[in-house]
Amino acid sequence: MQWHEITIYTTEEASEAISHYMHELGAGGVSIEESGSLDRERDTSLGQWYEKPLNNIPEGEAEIKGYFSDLSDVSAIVDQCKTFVASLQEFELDAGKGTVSVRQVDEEDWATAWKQYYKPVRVSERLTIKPTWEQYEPAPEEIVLEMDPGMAFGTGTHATTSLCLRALEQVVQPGDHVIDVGTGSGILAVASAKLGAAHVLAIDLDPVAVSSANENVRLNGMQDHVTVRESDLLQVFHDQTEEQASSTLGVRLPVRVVVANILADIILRFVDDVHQVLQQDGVYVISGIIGSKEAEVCTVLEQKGFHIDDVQREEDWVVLIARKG
Ligand SMILES: C[S@@+](CC[C@H](N)C(=O)[O-])C[C@H]1O[C@@H](n2cnc3c(N)ncnc32)[C@H](O)[C@@H]1O
Repeated sequence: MQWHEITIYTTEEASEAISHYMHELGAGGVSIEESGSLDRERDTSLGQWYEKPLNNIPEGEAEIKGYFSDLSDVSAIVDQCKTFVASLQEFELDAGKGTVSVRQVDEEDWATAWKQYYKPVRVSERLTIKPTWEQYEPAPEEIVLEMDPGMAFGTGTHATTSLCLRALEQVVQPGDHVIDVGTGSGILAVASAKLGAAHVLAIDLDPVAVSSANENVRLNGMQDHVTVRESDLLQVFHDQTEEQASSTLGVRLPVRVVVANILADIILRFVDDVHQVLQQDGVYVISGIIGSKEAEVCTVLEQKGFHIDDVQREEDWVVLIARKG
């Protein structure tokens, strides 16, 4: 199979935002090459693993490649990328050269290349992500998430995912019913189930993510605790009674936890729906928010009846832990 490889030449500062955006546009995979990774101060307290890049990228710059199926409308995607790169100024992010180019590549060129960089990583007090092909001996209290993200977002190493995993470790209680909106590889759904949730509904718009999430649920033996559905946000609940939802989707409404790692603009579209499916005092874990959007998202959540209990930050990303008041 052939893929469109879209390359954006930018800065390290803007690389996370751009890679996240490419995932949102439906990239089957995104790679980021930066310079000077070894020289930079990195937090290794949780066993994070960093690789010296073999490239000639000058200090502070970065090359991001997104892979899109040959069925996608590549000229529309290139235009959207250009608009997004130009808009980064508004968020006070320097996009540097910001060039966008495209070429055709074979699947073998990239589909497995990233695997050499994906190693077991302890992301929180108890949660460790382990690629299925790696050997790893966990400590007795460790919870291991077996992952083969394939072409869906969610290896666990992206700041927005690890922020969510840490938040879920704080909030998920045994017996909870949980909804994971924008499940990607299913990593947050699997983590919630392994943290003791009675049932998790994992939702994604992208059929590739739905099949990847199903596969990861199976790899972790969580089939009785996680249901994966293709849906645009929470539309799957529209026209369903609570009884129907419980019998077809596995979760008992209203649920105690909703988690969503999606860009802020999408988060703002379904705050009312989340409020409706959450029980009183239920918790909404929201990630995918770039620093400059934090205030806007908090204001809307508070207007709609949520209290912000906690805010955690990593790199330029923010996770909010909100409570239905
Ligand atoms: C940033 S990824 C998060 C993946 C995973 N939950 C994680 O934390 O690593 C966002 C996911 O949201 C999905 N998504 C985007 N828009 C959506 C929508 N309108 N409805 C459902 N899922 C959506 C994308 O397909 C993608 O898998």
